[in-house]
Amino acid sequence: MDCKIGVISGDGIGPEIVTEAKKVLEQIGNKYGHKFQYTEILMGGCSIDATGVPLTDEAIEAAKASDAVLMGSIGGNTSTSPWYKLAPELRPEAGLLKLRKSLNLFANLRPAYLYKELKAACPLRDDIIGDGFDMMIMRELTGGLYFGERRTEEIDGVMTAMDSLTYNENEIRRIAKRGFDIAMKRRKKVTSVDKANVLDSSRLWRKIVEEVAKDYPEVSYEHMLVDNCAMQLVKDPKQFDVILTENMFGDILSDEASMVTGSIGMLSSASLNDTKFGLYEPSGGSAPDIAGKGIANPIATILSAAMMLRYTFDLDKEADAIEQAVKQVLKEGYRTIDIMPQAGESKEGITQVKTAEMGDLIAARV
Ligand SMILES: NC(=O)c1ccc[n+]([C@@H]2O[C@H](COP(=O)([O-])OP(=O)(O)OC[C@H]3O[C@@H](n4cnc5c(N)ncnc54)[C@H](O)[C@@H]3O)[C@@H](O)[C@H]2O)c1
Ligand SMILES: CC(C)[C@H](C(=O)O)[C@@H](O)C(=O)O
Ligand SMILES: [Mg+2]
Repeated sequence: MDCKIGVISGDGIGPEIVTEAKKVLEQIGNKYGHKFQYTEILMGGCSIDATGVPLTDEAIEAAKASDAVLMGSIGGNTSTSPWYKLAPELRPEAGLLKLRKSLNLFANLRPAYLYKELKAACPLRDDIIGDGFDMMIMRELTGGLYFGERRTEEIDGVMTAMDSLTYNENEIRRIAKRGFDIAMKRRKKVTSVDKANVLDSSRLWRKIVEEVAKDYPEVSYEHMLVDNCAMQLVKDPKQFDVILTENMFGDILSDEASMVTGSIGMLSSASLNDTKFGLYEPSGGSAPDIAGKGIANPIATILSAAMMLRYTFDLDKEADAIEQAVKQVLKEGYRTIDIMPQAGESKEGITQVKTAEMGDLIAARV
């Protein structure tokens, strides 16, 4: 198969982790007879430096002309980077939000899965971990606070900032349907997360989710308030199958869920619309604190490439091969620094490796 892939390497660790995902894809191409053609697309801080804006119209067109986009991460240190002295619409993150919106990528899938080999990297107690857990965070990605009206102004001599959170019923219905569809292929449970005890948008969310649920009698569903969900993710993550939630809550809960899988460096993601197109990226950021050191974990990006093969190209066998290779490497005891056993856990049979080595090891096992 010929696969046209746009590649956004981005900033910080972005280029380091994307290199490893391409290494693995290269092996898949050789082994299974596929041709991956890459078009580099500038986005984020590197685009600001080169063009003055975080995402040009040409970059959007290049993404649209691709079958899928594989991305690393964008952004810098939000306290010290000069990019954050720019107006909000010129900052690196504005590029990512514009891309998500332009391509209508409303459904963000973030699978949080604890590999049994990584139990020692999970900060939770053994009795909480049990046989591990496997959840899918289904995050709405093109609405809510991220895309609402916003302004900062002086009112009666007082600086005042406003961000607004809006959802309409159609936006809620389409993500809810995706959530229930995914649940049908999994353990048939949806936890819809909102703040309906306070927010109007959450009350509408709850009403629409209940309407959608009627079409999925086999799926059991519950509503959970977001503050409780944040707590339950640490208390008993096994209870979750699909977590269905709005944009901002999903951003926060997915980082939390990633840590119980050992590290944010393990959490892959797919951002999808109504077509086969997808944007595939790790859920974590550009990690300015470790960028350039060659120690970032490339697994989330490699697993995002596997999601790309599965969802955009229907190459299930090849996606399985990548996932199995990741499992195998972990079984053999190889770890980047972020997934090393927690203090007090045994390091017997464990070898710490750098980013490129981890990519080589996985590529050699697909
Ligand atoms: N999709 C994206 O491109 C994306 C996502 C999140 C944050 N960001 C941006 O990244 C920048 C830094 O944000 P932040 O520091 O809050 O979050 P971050 O996710 O970049 O880093 C948080 C912590 O996790 C670690 N980490 C992240 N990815 C890792 C990996 N693959 N391997 C090992 N450790 C990893 C970092 O070293 C850091 O200690 C900001 O500009 C932010 O806007 C971008
Ligand atoms: C970089 C930022 C805009 C982004 C988000 O908040 O969606 C990131 O944190 C993510 O989780 O993909
Ligand atoms: Mg985030």
